[in-house]
Formats: sequence, C-alpha cells, structure tokens
Amino acid sequence: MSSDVAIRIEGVSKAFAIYERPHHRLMQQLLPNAQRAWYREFHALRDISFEVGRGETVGIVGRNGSGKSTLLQIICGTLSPSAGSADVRGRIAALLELGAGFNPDFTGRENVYLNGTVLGLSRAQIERRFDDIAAFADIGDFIEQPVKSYSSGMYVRLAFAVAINVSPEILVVDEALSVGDEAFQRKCFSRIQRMRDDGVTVLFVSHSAGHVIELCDRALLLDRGEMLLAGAPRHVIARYHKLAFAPADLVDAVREQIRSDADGIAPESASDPAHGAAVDDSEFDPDMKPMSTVSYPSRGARIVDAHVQTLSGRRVNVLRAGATYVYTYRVAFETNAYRARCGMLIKTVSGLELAGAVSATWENAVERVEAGDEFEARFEFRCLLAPGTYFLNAGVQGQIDGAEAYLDRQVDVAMFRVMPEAGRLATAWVDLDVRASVDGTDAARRSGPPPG
Ligand SMILES: Nc1ncnc2c1ncn2[C@@H]1O[C@H](COP(=O)(O)OP(=O)(O)OP(=O)(O)O)[C@@H](O)[C@H]1O
Repeated sequence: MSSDVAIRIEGVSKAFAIYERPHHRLMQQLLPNAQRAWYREFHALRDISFEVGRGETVGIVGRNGSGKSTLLQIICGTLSPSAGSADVRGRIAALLELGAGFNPDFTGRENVYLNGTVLGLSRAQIERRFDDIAAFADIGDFIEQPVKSYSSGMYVRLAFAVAINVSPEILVVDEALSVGDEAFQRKCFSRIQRMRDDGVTVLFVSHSAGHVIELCDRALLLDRGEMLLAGAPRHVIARYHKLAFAPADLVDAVREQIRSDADGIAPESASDPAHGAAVDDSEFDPDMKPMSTVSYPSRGARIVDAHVQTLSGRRVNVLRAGATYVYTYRVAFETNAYRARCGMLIKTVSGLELAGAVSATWENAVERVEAGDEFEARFEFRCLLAPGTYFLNAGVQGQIDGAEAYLDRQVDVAMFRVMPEAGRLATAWVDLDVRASVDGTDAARRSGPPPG
C-alpha cells in the first residue's frame, strides 16, 4: 500500500448469521457440520472497495441500515470482514457508537487512562494530556463518577475529548456526535476541521448533508450494503437525498439511476465546473443581521440556522452577482407531520417579493415525518440580482386537520447583500441575463468610452 494511502478497503463483504429462533444458534454450535445450516446469511456489506488518502476527509452517507457502522467497525478492527481486506496505516482513534470503548463501572478519569492506553499512549503521556481532555469534555465533577451514571451527552463529550487528544493519524467519527448539544457539536466540528488542516485523515459518517459538505473532501454513498457512488460531497449528497426521499416504489429506479451516474460522471473534485471557482470572493459579514425577524408560532416544527452558503459550504452573506449559492436551513420536527415541504422567499428591503420556491409540489411532499426527524432544506440559486440588500423567509408547511398550514414560518430570518459589479448592464432588481444589441454600424462605433 502506497504511503499516500491511509485506508485501503478491498472487496470487503460482511455477512451476519440470522437465526430465526434462539435455539437455532445452539443447534448450529452443536452441529456445525450438519447438512442443514440453522441460520440464513444477511449481507450487511457487499464487495466494497475504496481508498482514503492520507490527510483526506471522507464522508460516508446512506439510509438507515445501509452498512455505514458495519464498515467503520471493520476499518477500526472491532469487526472482521467475511471477505476482502481492510488495511489501515496509522494510529486510529474512533468515536463509534455510544458505549464502545468505555467500561461502565470505571470513573471518567479511569476510562480516560484505559482508553488512552488502548490507543497506544503511555501513562505519562496520558497524565500530560489529562487536563486538556477534562477541559474539552467539560463535564465538571462527573469525571470522578462511574460512566454508567453519565447522560449520553456527557458520554460523547468524554469519548470525543479522548479521541482527539491521543494525537491520532486517523480519526473515525460515527453519528455519535449528534448526541451532544449544539454548542458542543460546533466545538467538535471546529476541532475536526483543525485536525484536518493539520493533516489528520478523517472518516466521517453522518446523516447531515451540511456537515458532510462543510467538512469533507469526498463522500461515499452506501445503500443496502453496496457502495453506489463516490465523489464530490455536494454531488453525492444530492443523490443521497434523492434516494432517501424516494417513494418506496421508486427506490430501485433511483438506485439504478445513481449507479449509472457513478459509472459515468462522478466528479471527484469539490469544485463545480458549471459554476466556476469565482464564488470564493464572496464574504461573511458578521455584523449583518436582520433586525426585523418575525417567528410565527410553531405548530410542531422548528426552523433553525437559516443562512446562505457557497457550493463548497462556506457561510456567506456578501454575494457576487451571477455566482451560485445555497440558501439552507434545518427543520426539527417536534411532532409527527404529514405532507411536509419547505419553502423560501427572497424580498427587497421594502418587502417586494422577488423570488420564491418550494421543495416539492403538494402531491410530492414528504408523506410522513416522525417527531424527532430533521430536514435539511437546501435551495440552490443563481444570484441574478442587482447590487443591494435582500431578505429571506423560510417556511415549512404540512397538513393539519386535512388542510395545508405552516408548521413553522420565519420572516426575514436571514439577509444578504449583493456586491456591485464593474460594467454591469442590467438595470432594476432581477438580471435576466439579457443579450442586448443595437442595430446600425454607426451606433456600434459610437459606443464605448469617449475618445481622448
Ligand atoms: N450483529 C449483527 N447481526 C445481524 N445483523 C446486523 C448486525 N449488525 C448490523 N446488522 C445489520 O446490518 C445492516 C447494516 O447495519 P449498520 O448498523 O452498519 O447500518 P448503518 O448504515 O450504520 O445504519 P444507521 O444509519 O441506522 O446507523 C442492518 O440491516 C443491520 O440490521
């Protein structure tokens, strides 16, 4: 394996034995060579191959049960593959499912020592890092209590604090992070970002499109144990969403479409040639905050973190005319919802409604959403607007008592400014990319700067 490769997965398959009845397991153990097998095989992973380069950050996405955790466990060596090989080069620290790696009867402090030792640190090295670990975890006196008394959030805090403080060369993070509160999640992500900048290889499983786009150089889409696609995060996420929200009778067709897409165009680079790299001169002005935000009473859903970002996931509010951006927000559902869909609206300072869109028609809205589910609404748009200041609305609609109603609605939830552009020919608010010409050679000759 070349020294540029941190993880190489080659033809990995994993089959689990499924026993219909408890005594079948015993029968299989007692009669392993009998003609009849007492179990059926379930393939959680099928023939997966990919490499992760040293210093690369790769996101793994997929629907529930697609095999993500199984794959991470194989990479971390806590599960062995039924076929194929997983080669890992470098000290690996993993934050897998809650509960892995800690002894519930030991205190937080004891578990830090236990975990640190398992990850290859000497006692003296752990002693030197203990204060940093405790400070990052920030769980106060609980560090001296047995971890079985911890809340799941405290557990994650400590596990993460250990994982990032053992100087890993490879960091593997499962969904576990979503257990912490938002402030802690933010702290973790900025630390992961720093580690990534320092050259640590990061493998990251998440259901959050925003996190994958924000953090990863590349993304992999797993489905029913197969790797359907690998490529630029935004490209992969768009297809993952298509699959995740496909009605049951269309899932197979969408899978095939994604697979054929993967055989053809799966851009490996995060840049999008259609839109160019020029969006990078857009900026974020922290002082630009709307003072006119109105939140309507929530009816079972809550819109959070509405903002505009570049295609590569950078938060911006000073935009360049003609470039492409994403207006995005999350919706947390507090009760079950039916026929849910999200909407956006761009307005001028005086409230003139310039452009709006919804995520689906009413007929194609998400049929049923469970309490606790989260949406990430994304509206990709070209900024075809005159220089000036604009406000954004966000709304999520659903069916209440048979009629469509707002489950949450926020007016003027975000704002942005469009930068003036040299040589702009369009007038008024919207630039329709008009191709203007003037007939007559004399007129053509007289246009342009005055002579002299
Ligand atoms: N020990 C096991 N025995 C039998 N089946 C298993 C076992 N572990 C996992 N599976 C099955 O393998 C499939 C893949 O599971 P895995 O946990 O890897 O999925 P995942 O993509 O991480 O899902 P999620 O997003 O829900 O966490 C699932 O159908 C799961 O039920």
